[in-house]
Amino acid sequence: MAVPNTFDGEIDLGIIGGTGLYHLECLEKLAELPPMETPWGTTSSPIVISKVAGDSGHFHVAFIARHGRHHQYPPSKVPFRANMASLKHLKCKAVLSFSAVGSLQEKIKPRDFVLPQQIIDRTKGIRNSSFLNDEGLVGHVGFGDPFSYSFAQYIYQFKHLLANNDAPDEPCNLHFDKETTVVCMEGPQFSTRAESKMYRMFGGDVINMSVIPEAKLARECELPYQMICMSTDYDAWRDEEEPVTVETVIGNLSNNGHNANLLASKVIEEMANELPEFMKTGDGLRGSIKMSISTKPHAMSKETLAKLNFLFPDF
Ligand SMILES: CSC[C@H]1O[C@H](OP(=O)(O)O)[C@H](O)[C@@H]1O
Ligand SMILES: Nc1ncnc2[nH]cnc12
Repeated sequence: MAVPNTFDGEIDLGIIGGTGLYHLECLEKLAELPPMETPWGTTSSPIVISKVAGDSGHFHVAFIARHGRHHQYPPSKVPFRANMASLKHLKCKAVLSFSAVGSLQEKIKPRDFVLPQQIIDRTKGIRNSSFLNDEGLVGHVGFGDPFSYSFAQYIYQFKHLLANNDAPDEPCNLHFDKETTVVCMEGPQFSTRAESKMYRMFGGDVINMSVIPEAKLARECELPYQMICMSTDYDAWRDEEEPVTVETVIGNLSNNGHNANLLASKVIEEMANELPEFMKTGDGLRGSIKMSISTKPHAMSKETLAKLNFLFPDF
């Protein structure tokens, strides 16, 4: 059905879908905004505004496909800044992100989900990973706890929903504790066996190619951010097994997509019933940007101020 290409209502939650998750079936489309042009480039996909199907409709979600609708953007070339800037510009109160990951731990089985709380950055410095790294605009945000613990707890209350698995005697689990760590590598090639073993020694639990810079940019936008990692494989550390291939990943995407829909629809329904505290208050991040920017406002160019105003209209 054709929908408008503009939307006047308030938007509550931003969702970024990853590999295999280009839309959420549990959502009813209200509008489709064309890819948004921002001071940091154009978003990777149109932005679909939706509500939960069958819901009364006052809670709105903006959905972006990280790699584009046709998976055109490799992990190193995703327009991460445009994607996050657009969600902030639309006044989302939090960002929920989905990612297909490899497991670095036996107990995290393919098709299990994980709510990481820590990140080890193994990207190679070739991604634009900041809004505050220009001559004329210098800022340093805290990143010690890169995810929103409140948001993760909120999602974790629905862990029982992940009952569905291709192997019925093995239910899917949702793993969550304060130490759970996602390693982010550059890619696009998968890791060698030696690297995979090293990441385990580092304390990594899962691995992907996209949480950096997404999490950093969310923090610079003062947005509570949580990634739901959906395990597809055991990476390359198990000597007796074949290292990960894209076929293995693809083999688990549909089951993971099903569970992502179950979880997302419940989270959104609950948020629509009552907005969680961390979305009302900003999870302790609101106003932090003013303290983080070192450059004196009177020394900022008009262009710099316009960029900042795109993200923070009250700056
Ligand atoms: C096709 S496997 C590697 C690919 O999958 C993950 O994508 P996303 O995080 O967008 O779900 C991983 O980060 C890699 O980009
Ligand atoms: N093993 C792996 N390494 C990096 N990214 C992944 N995404 C899914 N599986 C992955």
